[in-house]
Amino acid sequence: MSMDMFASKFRSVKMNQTQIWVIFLSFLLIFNMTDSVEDEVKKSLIDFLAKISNSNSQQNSLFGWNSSSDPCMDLWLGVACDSRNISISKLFLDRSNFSGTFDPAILCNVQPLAATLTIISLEGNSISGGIQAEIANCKQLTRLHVSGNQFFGSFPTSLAMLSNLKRLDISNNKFSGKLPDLSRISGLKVVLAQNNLLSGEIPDFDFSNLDLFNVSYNNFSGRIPDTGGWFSADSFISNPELCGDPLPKTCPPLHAEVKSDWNKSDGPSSNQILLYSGYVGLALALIIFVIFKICKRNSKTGKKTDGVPNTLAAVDYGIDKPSVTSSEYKIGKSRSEYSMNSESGMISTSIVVLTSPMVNDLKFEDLLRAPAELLGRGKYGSLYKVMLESGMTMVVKRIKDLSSSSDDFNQRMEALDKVKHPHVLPVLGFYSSKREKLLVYEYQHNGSLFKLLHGTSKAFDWASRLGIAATIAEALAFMHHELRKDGIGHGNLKSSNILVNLNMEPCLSEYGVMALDDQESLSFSSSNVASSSNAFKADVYGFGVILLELLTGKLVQSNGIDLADWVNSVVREEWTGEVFDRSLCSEGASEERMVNLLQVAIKCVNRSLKIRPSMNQVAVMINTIKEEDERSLISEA
Ligand SMILES: Nc1ncnc2c1ncn2[C@@H]1O[C@H](COP(=O)(O)OP(=O)(O)OP(=O)(O)O)[C@@H](O)[C@H]1O
Repeated sequence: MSMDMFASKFRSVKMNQTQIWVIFLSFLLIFNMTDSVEDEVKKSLIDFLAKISNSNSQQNSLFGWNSSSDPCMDLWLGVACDSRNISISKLFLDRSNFSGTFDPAILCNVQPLAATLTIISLEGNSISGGIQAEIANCKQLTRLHVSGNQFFGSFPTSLAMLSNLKRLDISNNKFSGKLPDLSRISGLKVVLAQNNLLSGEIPDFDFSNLDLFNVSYNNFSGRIPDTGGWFSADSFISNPELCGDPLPKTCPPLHAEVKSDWNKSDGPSSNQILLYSGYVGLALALIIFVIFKICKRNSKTGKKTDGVPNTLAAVDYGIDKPSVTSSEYKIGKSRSEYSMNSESGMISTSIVVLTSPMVNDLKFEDLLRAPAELLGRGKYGSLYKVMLESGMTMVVKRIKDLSSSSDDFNQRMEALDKVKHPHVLPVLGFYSSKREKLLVYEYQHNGSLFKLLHGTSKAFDWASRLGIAATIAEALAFMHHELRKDGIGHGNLKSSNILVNLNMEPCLSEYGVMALDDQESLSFSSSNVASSSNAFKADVYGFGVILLELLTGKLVQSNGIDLADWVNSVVREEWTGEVFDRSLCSEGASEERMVNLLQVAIKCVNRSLKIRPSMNQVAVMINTIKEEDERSLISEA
């Protein structure tokens, strides 16, 4: 405010000169203070961006954060303000290729910012370093999301002072040390810490208060606190030293643990010696039994494995650990090359039924002789890319330990062979024995939907996502209709089973390979009775999770239950806009149609089978959204 403006405002008021000057100076002081507070906030945000971007000026300029503009009024990218556009409340800097470090002190030591900041989200970057104790000064934080970065080091115990925290997602980093005891934060709803190097005991959370909890793939040890049955083994697996319910590994009896603590200084008592020698005896007996079993098994497989050559049987045992979430995400780095040569020559061509004219002259021996590369090892088996002498590239899916009989499997393959759809990858041939099944597919060069969403930094725009959703919904609806009387659903629907062909069109792979009773799908259906309609409703659930992946850009764990629960809880809290992938929002995708698609997805992932729509209804709903989207594009043009 200039002196002239100020003077004119008070012209009509009768005041002496000194009074006017006193008031003017006070105003000036207040304005200056406000300005300096704003400047301080702006400066800290700009410094923060520079730090996480490693002072990458090109990257920084994209975000439009500069001292001459206003973070709220000038819409700094990634900054959300309160409803009056006065204070900064949220920072969303997900998936933006940041590779610097995170220094919470820059934000949280600036009081006016710390007092209003409720969300810091930095997911899916390559930010490294640790998280310092100053994070605790951001007392209003309700969400801290740093998953999918390169963070390391231990967590400050001061994290437990964030009493407003609702969601903590530190998954997929390299954090080590103990997880601070957050059990006294009463509003905490989500703790995701999987895929880190965390160790020590799991704090005693009140699990009934938590919506999501996952500490799998860490180095936690000791007994799992009582979860009250709220969380399954998936939340705890792959912590070698962890024991107790819900993991299958039982803990040593409690009294033994207590006794050993009591007697630590006195050395073992005679009772303990007796107890330990019992354990040792038991362990020895177990080891001898296991060695005996392995020898027996090897002597059998050494000659012939149900018609499958040694090499194929042998190589597979050497492949690294399977993934509970998506094998694609974890296995990508550990590909190995090997040959599937048949040494025994025992395989007869008659055991493989090759139905497609594409592979008319192909013998099973050709497949086995060809060099092969492991593409992945999923929940149900391994997948190999096979380069044939003819120049053709095939994919062989090897499924082990199927509970369905060969006859059932053959019948299923026959039924599937009769139904063709341009967006469903056909099985070109198969081999089936009691112990395992092999399926042959054409190799698809452009990867999977999973890769498009999570594996590349390339933009994957709204129109393409909506197009894929509509195409796959139609293909599934067609398959469900055609295979209704056979009751064959897809059975393992997920983004890694949607492949992209040479024309960049999506196609469903592995349709009908898993019978319903082989799936975990039933665990998220409301009934445990396998029926044909359950098979289709399980597919609708799987498709709903894919829609959520398309809309949020987030990774799926535990059959998608986590993603569905998360989306539902955000929508319940009326933060619907916040579920969407940030790249869709910045691209300017229509929020109305994203919300419409979200509503379809939420219907599909309903826990009750009865409420879930049919695939036909889903396809109609998505087509309507797609048509609206296309109409609006035309009218804008
Ligand atoms: N025909 C194909 N052509 C090219 N890539 C494929 C083909 N089929 C599958 N893939 C890709 O190979 C990888 C491994 O596939 P695989 O089926 O073993 O894994 P998965 O789908 O995660 O597990 P599962 O189907 O056993 O639950 C995935 O990235 C998948 O997208």
